[in-house]
Amino acid sequence: MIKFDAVSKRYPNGTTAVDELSLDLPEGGVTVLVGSSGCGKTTTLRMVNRMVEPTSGRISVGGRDILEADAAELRRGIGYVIQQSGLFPHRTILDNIATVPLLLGWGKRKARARAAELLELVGLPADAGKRYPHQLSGGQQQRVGVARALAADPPVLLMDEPFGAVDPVVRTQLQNELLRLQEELRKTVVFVTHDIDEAVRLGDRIAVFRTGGRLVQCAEPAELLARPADDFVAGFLGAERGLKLLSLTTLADVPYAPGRAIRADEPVGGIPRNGGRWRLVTSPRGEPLGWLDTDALPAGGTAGEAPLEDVRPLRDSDSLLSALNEAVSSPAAAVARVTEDGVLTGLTSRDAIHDRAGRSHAEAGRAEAGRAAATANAAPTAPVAKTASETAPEDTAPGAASPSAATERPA
Ligand SMILES: Nc1ncnc2c1ncn2[C@@H]1O[C@H](COP(=O)(O)OP(=O)(O)OP(=O)(O)O)[C@@H](O)[C@H]1O
Repeated sequence: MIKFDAVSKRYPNGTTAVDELSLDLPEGGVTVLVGSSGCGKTTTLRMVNRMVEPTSGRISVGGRDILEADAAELRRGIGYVIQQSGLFPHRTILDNIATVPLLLGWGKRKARARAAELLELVGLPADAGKRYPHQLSGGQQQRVGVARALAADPPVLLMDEPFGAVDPVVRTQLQNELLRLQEELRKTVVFVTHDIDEAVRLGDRIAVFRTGGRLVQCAEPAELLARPADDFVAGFLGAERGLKLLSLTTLADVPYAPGRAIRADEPVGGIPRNGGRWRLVTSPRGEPLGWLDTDALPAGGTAGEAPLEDVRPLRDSDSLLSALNEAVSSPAAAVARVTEDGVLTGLTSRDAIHDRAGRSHAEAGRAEAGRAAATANAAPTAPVAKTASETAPEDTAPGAASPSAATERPA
């Protein structure tokens, strides 16, 4: 754990970059520092590895006061990633990654073997190791920067706008990659960004700073979005706070009703007309293929040969925002739910999704009105419903997923 205890940094020119900061950063979690330009994020980050020395207060890493440690030794135990990757241009990628292990006296072979392992871990091909930094794209260089920071397996990783200079597509890839790595490595990460969406995506906790180096609020993303401490934080989170909240809420607790899907190899002549206009067609394995309009069936052939409207099946881990998006574009006004393997489990009506989304909004709205009565039980991710396998009637027709079943709530 990293602990800031009444830490301030004042520069000789009188600027207070960080003002009496007290903050605990949990071990194995990602804490994202956000705030307007010049509010002290980088200074805070750089105080952890003593690239900047605090004027007053105490910082400890793993219970040890960092001022008691040798600065060079401290830095070897803390990975550091910056925006422009900071790679040595005249060293190969492998040698760049091996920098810290070599400094630690690992020996060339062992250091290079570790570097090759990391190259794979960050998703780069083995032959990239022999290249030089300028022979890689910006996104690939950032991956190398992350690999280099991880080389000696430090428990702490400092990341200062590491994905700030790449395009949005690569940025999303790098974010996904970091989430995947973090799942495996569980480093204590301090991450600076200007991008609130990035903060919401990556952070286990988000610390919002304002000019003058003052911490305004530090909370989990959902709590921050639902209950911003003041107008400054609310303004910083932006007008789409409600949508961001939906992006954090998964479909896991939204019920679904089992539906009679039509297999792609069934002849259209045998399709009953009393099951609702839009029927979901699946592969023989049960994977949703598309929506079939029973008002416009072709004269012959199989369901799979008929024209189908697109379906984008959703898993429990998908967000309510994705579900809302799918629900508004689905001709059947329903979302197809699938297992991790992509096999249909059931349907959720547009109404059920609106209903769940509305509750997230209501929670955010309550916070906006500053109602202190909001309790932990009202958190948007709290489990709220049984699955429809417990609540829905048998044999609900696809396209007409029972709203009563799909919106049923436990007491
Ligand atoms: N060496 C320095 N001497 C004097 N003032 C400094 C120095 N380094 C930073 N500052 C000032 O301290 C304040 C905080 O700077 P810092 O770089 O920590 O902010 P930041 O939140 O990371 O900004 P940005 O988002 O623009 O990178 C700013 O007002 C900055 O001008």
